[in-house]
Amino acid sequence: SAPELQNQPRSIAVVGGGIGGMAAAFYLRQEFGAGVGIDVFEPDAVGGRLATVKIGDHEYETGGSVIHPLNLHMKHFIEKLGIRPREDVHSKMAIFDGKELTFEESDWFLVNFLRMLWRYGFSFLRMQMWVEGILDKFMRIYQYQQYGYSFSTVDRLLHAMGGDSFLTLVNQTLEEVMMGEGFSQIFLNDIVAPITRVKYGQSVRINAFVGYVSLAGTDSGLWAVDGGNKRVCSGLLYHSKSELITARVTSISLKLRPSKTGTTTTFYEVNYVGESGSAHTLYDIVVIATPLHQGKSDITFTGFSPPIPSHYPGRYHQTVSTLVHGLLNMSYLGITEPASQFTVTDILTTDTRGCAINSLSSLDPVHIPQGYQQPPASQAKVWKVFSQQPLSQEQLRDMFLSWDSVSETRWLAYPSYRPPQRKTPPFILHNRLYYLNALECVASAMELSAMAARNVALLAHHRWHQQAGKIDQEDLHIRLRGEL
Ligand SMILES: Cc1cc2nc3c(=O)[nH]c(=O)nc-3n(C[C@H](O)[C@H](O)[C@H](O)COP(=O)(O)OP(=O)(O)OC[C@H]3O[C@@H](n4cnc5c(N)ncnc54)[C@H](O)[C@@H]3O)c2cc1C
Ligand SMILES: CC(C)=CCC/C(C)=C/CC/C(C)=C/CSC[C@H](N)C(=O)O
Repeated sequence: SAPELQNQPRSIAVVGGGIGGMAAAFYLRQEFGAGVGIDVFEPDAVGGRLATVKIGDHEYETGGSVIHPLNLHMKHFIEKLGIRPREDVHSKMAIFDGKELTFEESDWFLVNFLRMLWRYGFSFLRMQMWVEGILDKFMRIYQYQQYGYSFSTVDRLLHAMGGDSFLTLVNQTLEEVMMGEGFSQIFLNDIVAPITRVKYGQSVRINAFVGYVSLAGTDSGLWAVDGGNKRVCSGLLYHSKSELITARVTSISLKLRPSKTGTTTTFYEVNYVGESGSAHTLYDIVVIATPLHQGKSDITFTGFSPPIPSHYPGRYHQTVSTLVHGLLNMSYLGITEPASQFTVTDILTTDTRGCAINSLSSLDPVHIPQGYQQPPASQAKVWKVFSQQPLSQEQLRDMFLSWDSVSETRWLAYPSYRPPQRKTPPFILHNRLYYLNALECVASAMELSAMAARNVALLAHHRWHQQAGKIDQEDLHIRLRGEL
């Protein structure tokens, strides 16, 4: 029989074992039940861009590190998996212009408030209110997904959350939108640019939607997973009872097979290469959970009409994450006070020519041991430097008086966000072939991968069972008002 007429699909492939792929496995299991076989293909470490490195006796995050308190999917995962959030550690921010610190947060709320008021008027408060307003609309997606609604395109999903205003955010720069809201160029240069630089390694000319995500990423209450964020990925793999296939998918072909009833059935043949050579398997449904972009993955699609490209337009931005266990050179930051009194943990940078780094942060381990105390800057400790290019020995010598270990990870980290957004890639590549990372074209964050995973699992379910009423419904926020 045609697969659509069967009660359930027999087998599903998920390509990619990052948070998106593992969340997809979790939600696909939730939608399709225990009977379906789910295989997850991942050639490298489970976790993808969530990864840790070991320095001394401890592990440290080198990729995705912080989670927003209102990222409800990530919160739900750790509750379901019985994992705790990492213990909270003190953080304090400063801004560096390549020569000196132009702003240093105080331990006193009132002092920070008055300093900001003095320099920028009420811009700071207005920015927080602007971010909150967007967050209110962003949160609508949780209600839609709880009621089982899904969206066939990124534009429809964004529109359902925030109407035309969300589509405008994607197609204009953060600079344009904030200037339009009355924020000054000085405020953008001094405060907003350091935030977009630490979050996405890019300027205020990123799209305003990912700009908003950057600003939300400075809210209070950010958290991380005890033992490392990648634990969520291995936990979801286990919880979803999926099979991990340690292999790289090379191509996906459309196959037609005659069925007993005389009709033909379509399958997806997933071709892959693992340690024991190459092989292929047929699946009813396939979810691609890796960016289809140059340098990220190289999957060929054959037999599809219209053809599916291996790579969508647009490039990924390089962010190099360098973890140094060493002694900070205070004079690099233009600081004359004794290192023992320097308690800043996160140094953001302005968009100044000659400033080679995006940020410099004192890093705490993924698990905070009992009695742990952040070492002062006068002691050797772990620092994380984000830069677009790898750091030279000379740059390291400028920043550190001495070091005993350096660990460098070169990430093709997130898209280069340059609005206006070209047509966003589709969630639906073919009948039962889905593309989760389509959403990353507007913003990249763990929660967005999880959200896309749930959307794709719901889409796959509704399309299999021909439940069109749960796809692309308009005005959901009005129709569901008062439902929760
Ligand atoms: C330095 C850095 C800092 C960040 N900080 C934060 C943060 O603080 N908070 C936040 O929310 N987000 C952060 N992010 C973004 C966040 O990490 C990503 O949005 C998220 O992890 C993406 O998950 P994913 O599963 O969609 O993709 P990935 O994690 O990239 O997973 C895709 C997986 O697919 C695999 N793959 C590729 N090709 C194939 C193939 N052909 N066959 C099979 N498998 C394949 C890859 O090996 C990879 O494991 C950061 C990212 C970086 C790089
Ligand atoms: C999706 C929503 C509403 C919020 C996500 C907010 C968030 C946590 C954004 C961070 C995204 C990101 C790519 C951060 C990279 S740098 C993180 C850095 N290590 C830091 O600690 O600031």
